[in-house]
Amino acid sequence: MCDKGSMAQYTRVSGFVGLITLQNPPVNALSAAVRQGIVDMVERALSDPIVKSVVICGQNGNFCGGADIKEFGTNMSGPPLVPMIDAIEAANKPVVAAIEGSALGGGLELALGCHYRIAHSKARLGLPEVTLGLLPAAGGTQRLSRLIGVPAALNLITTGIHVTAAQALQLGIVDQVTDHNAVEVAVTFSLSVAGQSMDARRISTYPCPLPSDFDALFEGVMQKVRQSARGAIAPVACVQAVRAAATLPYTKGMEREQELMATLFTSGQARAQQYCFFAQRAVGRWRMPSGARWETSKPMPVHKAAVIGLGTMGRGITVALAQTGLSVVAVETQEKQLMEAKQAVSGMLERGAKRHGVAPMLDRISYSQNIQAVAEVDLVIEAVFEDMALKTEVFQQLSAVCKPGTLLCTNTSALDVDKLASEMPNPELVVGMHFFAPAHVMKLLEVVYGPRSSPQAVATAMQLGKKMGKVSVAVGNCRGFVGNRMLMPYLQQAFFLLEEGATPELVDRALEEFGFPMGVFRMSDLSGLDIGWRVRKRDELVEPDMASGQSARIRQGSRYSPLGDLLCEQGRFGQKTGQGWYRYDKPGSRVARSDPWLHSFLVEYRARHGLVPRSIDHQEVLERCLYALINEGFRILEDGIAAGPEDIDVIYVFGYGWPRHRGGPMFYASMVGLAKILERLEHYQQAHPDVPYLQPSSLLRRLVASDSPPIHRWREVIKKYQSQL
Ligand SMILES: CCCCCCCCCCCCCC(=O)CC(=O)SCCNC(=O)CCNC(=O)[C@H](O)C(C)(C)COP(=O)(O)OP(=O)(O)OC[C@H]1O[C@@H](n2cnc3c(N)ncnc32)[C@H](O)[C@@H]1OP(=O)(O)O
Ligand SMILES: NC(=O)C1=CN([C@@H]2O[C@H](COP(=O)(O)OP(=O)(O)OC[C@H]3O[C@@H](n4cnc5c(N)ncnc54)[C@H](O)[C@@H]3O)[C@@H](O)[C@H]2O)C=CC1
Repeated sequence: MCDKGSMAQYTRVSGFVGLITLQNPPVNALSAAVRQGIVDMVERALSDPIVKSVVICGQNGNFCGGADIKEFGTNMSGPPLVPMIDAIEAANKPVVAAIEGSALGGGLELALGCHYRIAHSKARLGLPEVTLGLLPAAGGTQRLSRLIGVPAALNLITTGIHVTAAQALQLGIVDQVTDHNAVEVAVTFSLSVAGQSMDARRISTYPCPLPSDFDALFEGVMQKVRQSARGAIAPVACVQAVRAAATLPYTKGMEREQELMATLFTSGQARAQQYCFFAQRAVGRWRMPSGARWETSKPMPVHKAAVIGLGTMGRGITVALAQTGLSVVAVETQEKQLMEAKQAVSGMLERGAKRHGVAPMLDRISYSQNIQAVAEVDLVIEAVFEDMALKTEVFQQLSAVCKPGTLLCTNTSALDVDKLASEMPNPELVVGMHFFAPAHVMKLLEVVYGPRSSPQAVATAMQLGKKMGKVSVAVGNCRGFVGNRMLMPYLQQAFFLLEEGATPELVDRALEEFGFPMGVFRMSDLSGLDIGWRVRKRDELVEPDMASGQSARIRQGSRYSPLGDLLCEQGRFGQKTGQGWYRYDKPGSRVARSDPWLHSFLVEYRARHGLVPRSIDHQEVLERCLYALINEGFRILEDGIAAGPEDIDVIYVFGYGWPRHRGGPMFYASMVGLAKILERLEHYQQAHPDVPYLQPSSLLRRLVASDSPPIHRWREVIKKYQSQL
């Protein structure tokens, strides 16, 4: 017996079991139609006298990915989740959830309403609502706390982590884990408990186990959560909801859960985080200005890869490749570096393997000092010093050594990928793979294509990035690509603010209160001030052109702050030297302390240049630094370097610590209002006419003139703008 009409299919199996299968590919999200289907089919199963038990499962080996996120922000119709799940829990016949694939969010809440949960060993479970700016408001906070206790529930709900079936069994979330067909196991099991009372299986009736140090626990967790949330409100609301589970009867706890959800549901933060969810997926559907795109570009198979240069980046890239399961040839010319790299890579692999309970992939890597060793690889990632002549030489050697068709990738952070390609016999095989430090940890990868890169090369790098667990974004070739290019005006404004009267502490505090994990000066100290110094030297910015008679703070016709250069001249390179914008107890230590020397230095510097310090507030710091960065983002869109605002936002959220609850710089701009951004840029540009980065971009003006369309419609305006150029 079978009903295939709705998005929840009903079948009678084994004679007496009503099997309800959610059908909403690809993840069986609980759309209005699915919820209606479940309500109807549960009612049908419970009222059928032949049916003794019920099993709920998902189509195509996937239980349920939760509420349909696309429905949020629309006029949500259809039966609500809470009464639907309550009705399942109240059923007088056993209802068993057969969990394959994922049971996430509303999917797990549905399972928690069932009397038993049987999971396949490969299943993953979790309540990731917090990552969408929400909380599990279909009883998740109330039932999970009762089922597994407050500390474990807090961990799952405030972080949104997914747990494996084995972990879920250990925590008590599922009753059984099987390597066999979970639906068949659940059907057999449901018959074995048919006819029994389900009273003891209704989680909402359980008392919430209270830890003895209840108040201290919540206080500690709340403090930790507030600190790591960096202004995000959902994690805090999650703690409050679990606290309600621990202190209130179920129905009152549910009311509190709903109340907290109501605040989150309509918040700008939830919109921002849900935008990030879809943006992260949208960047995988890349397209190049030539028209080449992801659907039509077939990646080349990559089984064996090489890394050239085993410094900071090369080591991390080697680890990330080995962890993906590839064979890696790691080449380093300096013997001492090679020895150190071997040790460092082994250490990283061993620590990673221990964390994940797997074997380290040490035997996947072979080391060499000779570039000839890469002859048989499918793809090479070069990570030698940031020097065009050296990179060109290495690429020429690679072209001579590698088998035909090998993809040649550079991890340069800012050099011209197309220029490098143009020196090669097969420029179509050259792309940038710009990893972020530490490369085995950071999620972002910029895949940089030039006009000569073949779509196949881009597809291969994008696919490899995905396999490595990276969020890969395809971007065009320009100075600094997307991320570092936008960083330049941000850094520049921060320097100017110091000249005008701010301190590193003030600027950093404003940015950290905004939600960055580190302000610009603490971040610079961490990365090393010498990196930017080297770039500025190469750009011939460091030496003032005295002969021109211009001020020492004007270089190449624009305002320039030599503050960073002056620090480097003193050997203050940041954490590594124990002094930078802050001081550190010793070289390499991480705690940044205010430095009286730096403050006196700023006072003297301003006096020397006739700069009268003024009081600068957080608002100005944010506007100057962030709007200048956003303005460059619009220029990047205008130039076609990024295909859309989502690409920029994903790069900033995953690579530069932009707070996810603010959605990325371009989303943030859309929330602030484009007219306001334009007005403030014009204001600052008038005050600082010698700063080209403050000149509002034409695209921004165009968007404002087009009544500031919502962000999902910017691409239309960009396309029109570009076609008129
Ligand atoms: C006025 C005030 C009113 C206040 C009261 C408000 C009451 C509201 C009641 C709502 C109560 C509900 C509470 C609740 O429990 C909420 C939720 O359940 S939120 C959803 C939680 N679930 C998730 O976060 C899971 C998200 N999905 C994933 O993590 C992954 O997709 C998954 C692991 C499931 C699969 O990964 P993978 O195989 O890698 O596939 P993709 O990620 O690429 O996804 C494929 C495709 O599917 C889309 N998609 C995935 N999940 C969902 C979803 N839940 N809803 C909609 N669409 C989803 C995804 O976007 C991909 O499609 P693209 O087109 O590529 O974007
Ligand atoms: N350090 C960072 O945070 C980031 C750096 N990058 C880029 O990655 C590249 C490497 O940077 P780092 O790892 O920081 O440099 P590094 O200075 O730590 O390491 C470079 C390594 O390359 C080796 N090397 C030099 N010439 C070689 C050759 N011909 N063959 C083999 N090995 C050779 C050196 O001995 C050294 O071990 C640069 O292009 C840099 O701009 C990109 C993203 C972030």
